[in-house]
Amino acid sequence: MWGSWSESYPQALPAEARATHTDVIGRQPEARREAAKSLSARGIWRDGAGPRQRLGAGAGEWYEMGVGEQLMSDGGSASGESRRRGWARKKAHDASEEGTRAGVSVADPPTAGAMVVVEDLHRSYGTGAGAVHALRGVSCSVPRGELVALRGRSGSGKTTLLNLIGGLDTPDSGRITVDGTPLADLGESELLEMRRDRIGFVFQSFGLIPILSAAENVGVPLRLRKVPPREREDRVALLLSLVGLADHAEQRPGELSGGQQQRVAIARALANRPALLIADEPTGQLDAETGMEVMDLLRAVVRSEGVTALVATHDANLLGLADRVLELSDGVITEAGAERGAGVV
Ligand SMILES: Nc1ncnc2c1ncn2[C@@H]1O[C@H](COP(=O)(O)OP(=O)(O)OP(=O)(O)O)[C@@H](O)[C@H]1O
Repeated sequence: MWGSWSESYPQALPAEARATHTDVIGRQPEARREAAKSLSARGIWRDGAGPRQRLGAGAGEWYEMGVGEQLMSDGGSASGESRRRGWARKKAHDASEEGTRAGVSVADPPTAGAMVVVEDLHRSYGTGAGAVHALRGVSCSVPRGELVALRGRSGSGKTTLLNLIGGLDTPDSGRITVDGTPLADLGESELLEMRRDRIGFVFQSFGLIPILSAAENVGVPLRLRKVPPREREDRVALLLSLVGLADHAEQRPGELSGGQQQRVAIARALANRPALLIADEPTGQLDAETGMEVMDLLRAVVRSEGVTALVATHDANLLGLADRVLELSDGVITEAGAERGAGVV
Protein backbone atom coordinates (compact mmCIF):
# COMPACT_ATOMS: atom_id res chain seq x y z
CA MET A 1 0.00 0.00 0.00
CA TRP A 2 2.77 2.45 0.89
CA GLY A 3 4.37 1.65 -2.41
CA SER A 4 1.61 3.51 -4.18
CA TRP A 5 2.45 6.64 -2.19
CA SER A 6 6.19 6.49 -2.74
CA GLU A 7 5.67 5.74 -6.41
CA SER A 8 3.04 8.35 -7.18
CA TYR A 9 3.46 11.31 -4.85
CA PRO A 10 7.15 12.14 -5.32
CA GLN A 11 6.66 12.39 -9.09
CA ALA A 12 4.52 15.41 -8.46
CA LEU A 13 7.29 17.27 -6.65
CA PRO A 14 10.37 19.16 -7.83
CA ALA A 15 13.46 16.93 -8.05
CA GLU A 16 14.99 18.12 -4.78
CA ALA A 17 11.86 17.52 -2.77
CA ARG A 18 11.29 14.24 -4.53
CA ALA A 19 14.62 12.90 -3.35
CA THR A 20 14.21 14.17 0.19
CA HIS A 21 10.68 13.00 0.68
CA THR A 22 11.34 9.58 -0.71
CA ASP A 23 14.34 9.27 1.55
CA VAL A 24 12.69 10.66 4.66
CA ILE A 25 9.88 8.19 4.35
CA GLY A 26 12.12 5.42 3.14
CA ARG A 27 15.82 4.89 3.71
CA GLN A 28 16.94 8.22 5.17
CA PRO A 29 20.47 8.13 3.70
CA GLU A 30 23.17 10.26 5.27
CA ALA A 31 22.84 13.10 2.78
CA ARG A 32 19.22 13.69 3.81
CA ARG A 33 19.59 13.47 7.58
CA GLU A 34 19.08 17.21 8.00
CA ALA A 35 15.64 17.13 6.41
CA ALA A 36 14.68 14.13 8.51
CA LYS A 37 15.91 15.90 11.66
CA SER A 38 13.86 18.96 10.85
CA LEU A 39 10.71 16.89 10.43
CA SER A 40 11.55 14.92 13.56
CA ALA A 41 11.99 18.12 15.59
CA ARG A 42 8.46 19.13 14.61
CA GLY A 43 7.13 15.76 15.68
CA ILE A 44 6.31 14.83 12.10
CA TRP A 45 8.83 12.04 11.87
CA ARG A 46 10.30 9.97 14.67
CA ASP A 47 13.11 7.53 14.04
CA GLY A 48 11.79 4.03 14.10
CA ALA A 49 8.14 5.05 13.91
CA GLY A 50 6.51 3.67 10.81
CA PRO A 51 4.13 5.76 8.75
CA ARG A 52 1.12 3.93 10.07
CA GLN A 53 2.10 4.63 13.68
CA ARG A 54 2.56 8.27 12.81
CA LEU A 55 -0.82 8.38 11.15
CA GLY A 56 -2.33 6.92 14.26
CA ALA A 57 -0.72 9.67 16.29
CA GLY A 58 -2.02 12.47 14.11
CA ALA A 59 -3.11 11.97 10.56
CA GLY A 60 -3.45 15.69 10.01
CA GLU A 61 0.27 16.24 10.38
CA TRP A 62 0.99 14.21 7.30
CA TYR A 63 -1.44 16.35 5.44
CA GLU A 64 0.44 19.35 6.77
CA MET A 65 3.51 18.17 4.87
CA GLY A 66 1.42 18.41 1.76
CA VAL A 67 1.36 14.66 1.33
CA GLY A 68 -1.82 13.91 3.16
CA GLU A 69 -4.08 13.47 0.20
CA GLN A 70 -1.91 10.63 -1.02
CA LEU A 71 -1.35 9.11 2.39
CA MET A 72 -4.98 9.21 3.29
CA SER A 73 -5.80 7.22 0.21
CA ASP A 74 -3.36 4.56 1.29
CA GLY A 75 -4.20 4.06 4.91
CA GLY A 76 -5.14 7.20 6.81
CA SER A 77 -6.93 7.29 10.10
CA ALA A 78 -10.10 6.05 8.47
CA SER A 79 -9.26 2.45 7.65
CA GLY A 80 -11.20 0.48 5.10
CA GLU A 81 -12.81 -1.40 7.95
CA SER A 82 -13.94 1.71 9.79
CA ARG A 83 -15.27 3.15 6.53
CA ARG A 84 -17.24 -0.03 5.92
CA ARG A 85 -18.64 0.30 9.42
CA GLY A 86 -19.48 3.91 8.56
CA TRP A 87 -21.47 2.70 5.58
CA ALA A 88 -23.43 0.29 7.72
CA ARG A 89 -24.13 3.04 10.21
CA LYS A 90 -25.14 5.40 7.41
CA LYS A 91 -27.73 2.93 6.22
CA ALA A 92 -29.11 2.59 9.73
CA HIS A 93 -29.00 6.35 10.06
CA ASP A 94 -30.84 6.96 6.80
CA ALA A 95 -33.64 4.74 8.02
CA SER A 96 -34.24 7.16 10.87
CA GLU A 97 -33.38 10.33 9.00
CA GLU A 98 -36.58 12.14 9.90
CA GLY A 99 -35.87 11.70 13.56
CA THR A 100 -32.34 13.02 13.09
CA ARG A 101 -33.46 16.08 11.22
CA ALA A 102 -35.82 16.85 14.03
CA GLY A 103 -32.76 16.94 16.32
CA VAL A 104 -31.07 19.85 14.47
CA SER A 105 -30.81 22.84 16.75
CA VAL A 106 -33.34 25.55 16.01
CA ALA A 107 -30.52 28.04 16.53
CA ASP A 108 -28.65 26.64 13.54
CA PRO A 109 -28.47 28.68 10.36
CA PRO A 110 -30.66 27.43 7.53
CA THR A 111 -29.27 24.24 6.02
CA ALA A 112 -30.78 24.57 2.53
CA GLY A 113 -27.86 25.03 0.13
CA ALA A 114 -25.35 25.26 2.98
CA MET A 115 -21.74 24.41 2.20
CA VAL A 116 -21.55 22.04 5.17
CA VAL A 117 -24.40 20.27 6.92
CA VAL A 118 -23.62 18.09 9.94
CA GLU A 119 -26.34 15.95 11.46
CA ASP A 120 -26.19 14.16 14.78
CA LEU A 121 -22.50 13.38 14.58
CA HIS A 122 -20.92 11.00 17.09
CA ARG A 123 -17.23 10.12 17.38
CA SER A 124 -15.56 8.27 20.25
CA TYR A 125 -11.96 7.23 20.76
CA GLY A 126 -11.24 3.94 22.46
CA THR A 127 -13.75 1.53 23.91
CA GLY A 128 -15.26 0.49 27.23
CA ALA A 129 -14.65 2.44 30.41
CA GLY A 130 -11.72 4.34 28.87
CA ALA A 131 -13.67 5.59 25.84
CA VAL A 132 -13.58 9.31 25.15
CA HIS A 133 -16.78 10.62 23.57
CA ALA A 134 -15.31 13.49 21.61
CA LEU A 135 -18.52 14.33 19.74
CA ARG A 136 -21.91 13.48 21.21
CA GLY A 137 -24.56 14.37 18.67
CA VAL A 138 -23.29 17.45 16.87
CA SER A 139 -25.64 19.11 14.38
CA CYS A 140 -24.72 22.35 12.66
CA SER A 141 -24.32 23.94 9.26
CA VAL A 142 -21.98 26.36 7.53
CA PRO A 143 -23.65 28.72 5.03
CA ARG A 144 -21.94 29.27 1.70
CA GLY A 145 -19.60 32.22 1.40
CA GLU A 146 -19.31 32.81 5.14
CA LEU A 147 -16.39 32.75 7.54
CA VAL A 148 -17.60 30.62 10.42
CA ALA A 149 -15.59 30.32 13.62
CA LEU A 150 -15.69 27.16 15.69
CA ARG A 151 -14.99 28.05 19.28
CA GLY A 152 -14.45 25.81 22.24
CA ARG A 153 -12.07 24.99 25.04
CA SER A 154 -9.15 22.66 24.55
CA GLY A 155 -10.52 19.13 24.29
CA SER A 156 -14.05 20.22 23.34
CA GLY A 157 -13.85 18.33 20.04
CA LYS A 158 -12.97 21.04 17.49
CA THR A 159 -10.21 19.11 15.72
CA THR A 160 -12.31 15.96 15.74
CA LEU A 161 -15.18 17.81 14.06
CA LEU A 162 -12.94 19.48 11.48
CA ASN A 163 -11.23 16.19 10.62
CA LEU A 164 -14.62 14.57 10.06
CA ILE A 165 -15.93 17.42 7.92
CA GLY A 166 -12.68 17.38 5.94
CA GLY A 167 -13.01 13.67 5.29
CA LEU A 168 -9.81 12.87 7.19
CA ASP A 169 -11.70 10.70 9.66
CA THR A 170 -14.96 8.73 9.74
CA PRO A 171 -17.76 9.26 12.29
CA ASP A 172 -19.20 6.50 14.44
CA SER A 173 -22.62 7.69 13.33
CA GLY A 174 -24.28 10.73 11.87
CA ARG A 175 -24.14 12.42 8.50
CA ILE A 176 -21.90 15.02 6.89
CA THR A 177 -22.74 16.76 3.62
CA VAL A 178 -20.12 18.97 1.98
CA ASP A 179 -21.01 21.08 -1.06
CA GLY A 180 -24.13 18.97 -1.58
CA THR A 181 -22.31 15.63 -1.39
CA PRO A 182 -22.87 13.25 1.56
CA LEU A 183 -19.34 12.11 2.49
CA ALA A 184 -20.62 8.63 3.31
CA ASP A 185 -21.62 8.21 -0.34
CA LEU A 186 -18.03 8.59 -1.51
CA GLY A 187 -15.62 5.75 -2.13
CA GLU A 188 -11.97 6.11 -1.17
CA SER A 189 -10.85 7.63 -4.46
CA GLU A 190 -13.81 9.99 -4.64
CA LEU A 191 -13.09 11.13 -1.09
CA LEU A 192 -9.48 11.67 -2.06
CA GLU A 193 -10.56 13.83 -4.98
CA MET A 194 -12.93 15.77 -2.76
CA ARG A 195 -10.11 16.51 -0.29
CA ARG A 196 -7.70 17.41 -3.07
CA ASP A 197 -9.97 19.51 -5.27
CA ARG A 198 -12.76 20.91 -3.13
CA ILE A 199 -11.34 21.34 0.37
CA GLY A 200 -8.31 23.36 1.47
CA PHE A 201 -6.67 22.71 4.82
CA VAL A 202 -4.73 25.13 7.03
CA PHE A 203 -3.14 23.92 10.27
CA GLN A 204 -1.68 25.60 13.32
CA SER A 205 1.86 24.49 12.50
CA PHE A 206 1.80 25.77 8.89
CA GLY A 207 2.96 22.43 7.48
CA LEU A 208 5.15 23.82 4.74
CA ILE A 209 7.81 21.66 3.13
CA PRO A 210 11.03 23.18 4.48
CA ILE A 211 13.24 22.65 1.42
CA LEU A 212 10.80 24.22 -1.02
CA SER A 213 10.46 27.94 -1.70
CA ALA A 214 7.21 29.74 -0.90
CA ALA A 215 6.22 29.52 -4.57
CA GLU A 216 7.01 25.82 -4.78
CA ASN A 217 5.02 25.11 -1.63
CA VAL A 218 2.01 26.90 -3.06
CA GLY A 219 2.46 24.98 -6.30
CA VAL A 220 2.44 21.49 -4.71
CA PRO A 221 -1.36 20.93 -4.92
CA LEU A 222 -1.27 22.09 -8.54
CA ARG A 223 1.53 19.65 -9.36
CA LEU A 224 -0.49 16.88 -7.74
CA ARG A 225 -3.32 17.75 -10.08
CA LYS A 226 -0.88 17.89 -13.01
CA VAL A 227 -1.72 21.50 -13.88
CA PRO A 228 0.48 22.62 -16.83
CA PRO A 229 3.57 24.61 -15.72
CA ARG A 230 2.56 27.95 -17.24
CA GLU A 231 -0.91 27.87 -15.69
CA ARG A 232 0.62 26.73 -12.41
CA GLU A 233 3.10 29.60 -12.33
CA ASP A 234 0.37 32.13 -13.04
CA ARG A 235 -1.86 30.76 -10.30
CA VAL A 236 1.02 30.65 -7.78
CA ALA A 237 1.99 34.26 -8.60
CA LEU A 238 -1.63 35.37 -8.18
CA LEU A 239 -1.99 33.59 -4.85
CA LEU A 240 1.28 34.90 -3.44
CA SER A 241 0.20 38.35 -4.44
CA LEU A 242 -3.22 37.79 -2.83
CA VAL A 243 -1.58 36.95 0.51
CA GLY A 244 0.90 39.83 0.20
CA LEU A 245 4.01 37.75 -0.42
CA ALA A 246 4.80 38.43 -4.06
CA ASP A 247 8.26 39.61 -3.04
CA HIS A 248 9.00 36.47 -1.02
CA ALA A 249 8.30 33.84 -3.66
CA GLU A 250 11.81 32.40 -3.65
CA GLN A 251 12.28 32.27 0.11
CA ARG A 252 12.06 29.01 1.99
CA PRO A 253 9.83 28.66 5.06
CA GLY A 254 12.82 28.96 7.42
CA GLU A 255 13.49 32.40 5.96
CA LEU A 256 9.96 33.64 6.62
CA SER A 257 8.25 34.83 9.80
CA GLY A 258 5.49 32.72 11.37
CA GLY A 259 2.80 35.01 9.98
CA GLN A 260 4.36 34.88 6.51
CA GLN A 261 4.56 31.08 6.67
CA GLN A 262 0.88 30.89 7.54
CA ARG A 263 0.12 33.18 4.61
CA VAL A 264 1.98 30.77 2.34
CA ALA A 265 -0.05 27.92 3.85
CA ILE A 266 -3.28 29.79 3.15
CA ALA A 267 -2.17 30.43 -0.43
CA ARG A 268 -1.38 26.73 -0.81
CA ALA A 269 -4.77 25.77 0.61
CA LEU A 270 -6.44 28.00 -2.00
CA ALA A 271 -4.37 26.70 -4.91
CA ASN A 272 -7.01 24.35 -6.28
CA ARG A 273 -9.84 26.85 -5.78
CA PRO A 274 -11.51 24.87 -3.01
CA ALA A 275 -15.14 25.41 -2.18
CA LEU A 276 -14.39 24.94 1.52
CA LEU A 277 -11.40 26.10 3.56
CA ILE A 278 -10.89 24.31 6.88
CA ALA A 279 -8.47 25.92 9.32
CA ASP A 280 -7.58 24.38 12.67
CA GLU A 281 -6.21 27.02 15.07
CA PRO A 282 -4.46 28.87 12.22
CA THR A 283 -3.25 31.57 14.59
CA GLY A 284 -2.24 29.26 17.43
CA GLN A 285 1.49 29.80 16.90
CA LEU A 286 1.29 33.51 16.21
CA ASP A 287 1.36 36.56 18.45
CA ALA A 288 -1.92 38.43 18.88
CA GLU A 289 -1.26 41.09 16.26
CA THR A 290 -0.05 38.64 13.60
CA GLY A 291 -2.96 36.36 14.47
CA MET A 292 -5.40 39.18 13.76
CA GLU A 293 -3.66 39.87 10.45
CA VAL A 294 -3.99 36.23 9.42
CA MET A 295 -7.67 36.20 10.38
CA ASP A 296 -8.12 39.43 8.42
CA LEU A 297 -6.52 37.72 5.46
CA LEU A 298 -8.82 34.71 5.82
CA ARG A 299 -11.78 37.01 5.87
CA ALA A 300 -10.51 38.82 2.77
CA VAL A 301 -10.00 35.60 0.79
CA VAL A 302 -13.46 34.37 1.75
CA ARG A 303 -14.72 37.47 -0.03
CA SER A 304 -12.33 37.61 -2.97
CA GLU A 305 -12.16 33.88 -3.78
CA GLY A 306 -15.80 33.16 -2.95
CA VAL A 307 -14.71 30.42 -0.58
CA THR A 308 -16.48 29.25 2.57
CA ALA A 309 -14.24 28.99 5.64
CA LEU A 310 -14.62 27.04 8.87
CA VAL A 311 -11.99 28.12 11.39
CA ALA A 312 -11.42 26.54 14.79
CA THR A 313 -10.07 28.91 17.40
CA HIS A 314 -10.32 29.45 21.12
CA ASP A 315 -8.99 32.97 20.82
CA ALA A 316 -11.94 35.21 21.79
CA ASN A 317 -10.31 38.24 20.15
CA LEU A 318 -10.50 36.65 16.74
CA LEU A 319 -14.15 35.71 16.84
CA GLY A 320 -15.37 39.21 16.03
CA LEU A 321 -14.05 38.82 12.48
CA ALA A 322 -16.29 35.82 11.83
CA ASP A 323 -19.70 36.04 10.17
CA ARG A 324 -20.99 33.39 12.54
CA VAL A 325 -19.77 31.51 15.58
CA LEU A 326 -20.41 27.89 16.52
CA GLU A 327 -19.68 27.00 20.12
CA LEU A 328 -18.58 23.47 20.91
CA SER A 329 -18.59 22.34 24.51
CA ASP A 330 -17.80 18.79 25.63
CA GLY A 331 -18.74 17.36 22.26
CA VAL A 332 -22.02 19.20 21.68
CA ILE A 333 -22.89 22.49 19.99
CA THR A 334 -24.14 24.77 22.71
CA GLU A 335 -24.60 27.98 20.79
CA ALA A 336 -24.98 28.67 17.11
CA GLY A 337 -25.83 31.37 14.65
CA ALA A 338 -24.28 34.41 16.29
CA GLU A 339 -24.45 36.71 13.27
CA ARG A 340 -21.57 38.98 12.32
CA GLY A 341 -19.72 38.40 15.56
CA ALA A 342 -22.52 39.85 17.66
CA GLY A 343 -22.00 39.19 21.33
CA VAL A 344 -18.99 37.00 20.90
CA VAL A 345 -16.00 39.22 21.55
N1 LIG B 1 -6.67 9.94 18.71
C1 LIG B 1 -7.27 10.12 19.88
N2 LIG B 1 -7.32 9.13 20.79
C2 LIG B 1 -7.96 9.30 21.98
N3 LIG B 1 -8.56 10.43 22.36
C3 LIG B 1 -8.54 11.47 21.49
C4 LIG B 1 -7.89 11.38 20.22
N4 LIG B 1 -8.04 12.56 19.58
C5 LIG B 1 -8.73 13.36 20.41
N5 LIG B 1 -9.04 12.70 21.57
C6 LIG B 1 -9.81 13.22 22.69
O1 LIG B 1 -11.04 13.71 22.17
C7 LIG B 1 -11.41 14.92 22.83
C8 LIG B 1 -11.56 16.01 21.79
O2 LIG B 1 -10.28 16.27 21.23
P1 LIG B 1 -10.04 17.36 20.08
O3 LIG B 1 -8.61 17.30 19.69
O4 LIG B 1 -11.05 17.16 19.03
O5 LIG B 1 -10.36 18.70 20.86
P2 LIG B 1 -10.00 20.22 20.50
O6 LIG B 1 -11.16 21.04 20.88
O7 LIG B 1 -9.53 20.30 19.09
O8 LIG B 1 -8.77 20.50 21.46
P3 LIG B 1 -7.54 21.54 21.27
O9 LIG B 1 -8.13 22.92 21.24
O10 LIG B 1 -6.69 21.29 22.47
O11 LIG B 1 -6.85 21.16 19.98
C9 LIG B 1 -10.33 15.20 23.84
O12 LIG B 1 -10.77 14.69 25.09
C10 LIG B 1 -9.16 14.42 23.34
O13 LIG B 1 -8.32 14.02 24.41
